[in-house]
Amino acid sequence: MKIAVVGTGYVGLVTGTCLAETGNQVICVDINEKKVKMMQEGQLPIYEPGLELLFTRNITQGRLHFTSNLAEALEESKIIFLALPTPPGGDGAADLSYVLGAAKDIAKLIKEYKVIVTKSTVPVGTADKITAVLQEHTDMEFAVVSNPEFLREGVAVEDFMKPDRIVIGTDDERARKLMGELYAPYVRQGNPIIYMDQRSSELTKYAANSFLATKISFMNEIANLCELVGADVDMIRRGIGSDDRIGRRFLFSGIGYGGSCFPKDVQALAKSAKENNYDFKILNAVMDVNDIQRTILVEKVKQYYQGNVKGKKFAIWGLAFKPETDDIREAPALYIIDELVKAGAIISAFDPEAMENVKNVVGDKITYTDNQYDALDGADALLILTEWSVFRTPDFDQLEAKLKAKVIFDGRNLYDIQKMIDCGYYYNSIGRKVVS
Ligand SMILES: NC(=O)C1=CN([C@@H]2O[C@H](COP(=O)(O)OP(=O)(O)OC[C@H]3O[C@@H](n4cnc5c(N)ncnc54)[C@H](O)[C@@H]3O)[C@@H](O)[C@H]2O)C=CC1
Ligand SMILES: O=C(O)[C@H]1O[C@H](OP(=O)(O)OP(=O)(O)OC[C@H]2O[C@@H](n3ccc(=O)[nH]c3=O)[C@H](O)[C@@H]2O)[C@H](O)[C@@H](O)[C@@H]1O
Repeated sequence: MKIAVVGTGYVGLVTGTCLAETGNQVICVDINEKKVKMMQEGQLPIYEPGLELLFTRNITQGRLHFTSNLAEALEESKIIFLALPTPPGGDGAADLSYVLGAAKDIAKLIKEYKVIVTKSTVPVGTADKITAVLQEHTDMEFAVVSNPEFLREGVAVEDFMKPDRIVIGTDDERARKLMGELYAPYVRQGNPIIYMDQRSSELTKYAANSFLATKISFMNEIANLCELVGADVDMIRRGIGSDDRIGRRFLFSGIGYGGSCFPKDVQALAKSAKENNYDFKILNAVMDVNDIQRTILVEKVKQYYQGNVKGKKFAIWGLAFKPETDDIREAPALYIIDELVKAGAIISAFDPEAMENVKNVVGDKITYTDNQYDALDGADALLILTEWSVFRTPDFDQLEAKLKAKVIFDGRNLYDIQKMIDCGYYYNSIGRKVVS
């Protein structure tokens, strides 16, 4: 099938590449000409494990193409995916200007029946808005389909190629059939395509992200309570996660959820509820808890130094919002760095992939090192902010030799408490006993 993908961010690139992988002809279009040129030269603009191999293979085998010319992309494509940003507007609601702007541009160019698919996360009613824009600017037949994307950064290829489910929201029979054919190679036994109406499909995406964020905030509150009552959140996680009705995943307490989606989507759903005169109380609490959790490690640090961190030197391991990505959007590390720098601390940081992105935002307010151990030189303490696997089993001899004091604040609960006791560290993690 011939497919156009509009927008080549995370979602567009993964969608385009993975659809080419199953034999489709895919043309990706982006307004960022520099990025398009880079991709035309075979360079992948993001770090995503496993994507480069597929990206290069599909370009080489002539199934994956890039352009900045929308007309060229639409010419022969039956299905047009919109993988455009939907950032929070000033009031927290999703900003639909990219999606509706592209719909208008598309309407002016189409010359035959097209299926326009929203991959972007969009509020309930957006398919109707896209339909209205298209109707205003074209006489051609079209169908608008909601097909939310559930991939996670870091495992995006696996999530796309072997999805838990594929949600398709449409009441257009022709579009339903085409989408079913397109996704047939990705359907595994028991992991179905779920067809529904557009509105339910749009809301399914927000409900999924908000439910996961709720799980995280809930566990972060349990962790905070654990610290007060002398319980261990890791034990609670194991104790409740073994119940199938609760499930083992997304129960890790830490320094709050970040990334380009949970913060914006929880906010957008709360806003959307409010616009419909519904006060979604749980979501407000989920956001409040996350705001506090993001800087909980700063509070722990300040408490340890009796409120004065001026001139203290901290090593930071991990800047990305989670491991296996260079994405720093809404990363808790940025909030923590900001607070510590404001309080007069000196920071030396290392991340395996996200340093360039952080340099662009934080600049020379902190220093960056070539490896995790150089960041420790003369530091008063180590702060662990992202659970990259290289931080899980460090060389403890080097740690001890380079740190000025054996003090660790671990926002991701990476180390065994007993081991830290044996090594003589002051070790403060999340929802567990503080050892010294
Ligand atoms: N990042 C993620 O892991 C996931 C994101 N989503 C949703 O997918 C949507 C896209 O997210 P990302 O891929 O992260 O976005 P992004 O911000 O990384 O990339 C968007 C791309 O669209 C391009 N663009 C903007 N206007 C354009 C136009 N008129 N024509 C062509 N290209 C244009 C930009 O240059 C950029 O390359 C959002 O709604 C997001 O909520 C959904 C699931 C996962
Ligand atoms: O809509 C989206 O963009 C995507 O948002 C999330 O994916 P992603 O943001 O890539 O990352 P997650 O693995 O979900 O992690 C999000 C945040 O939650 C935190 N988290 C996750 C799990 C957990 O147990 N505890 C926890 O604090 C992570 O550290 C991270 O900051 C969802 O998991 C995807 O299904 C969805 O498609």
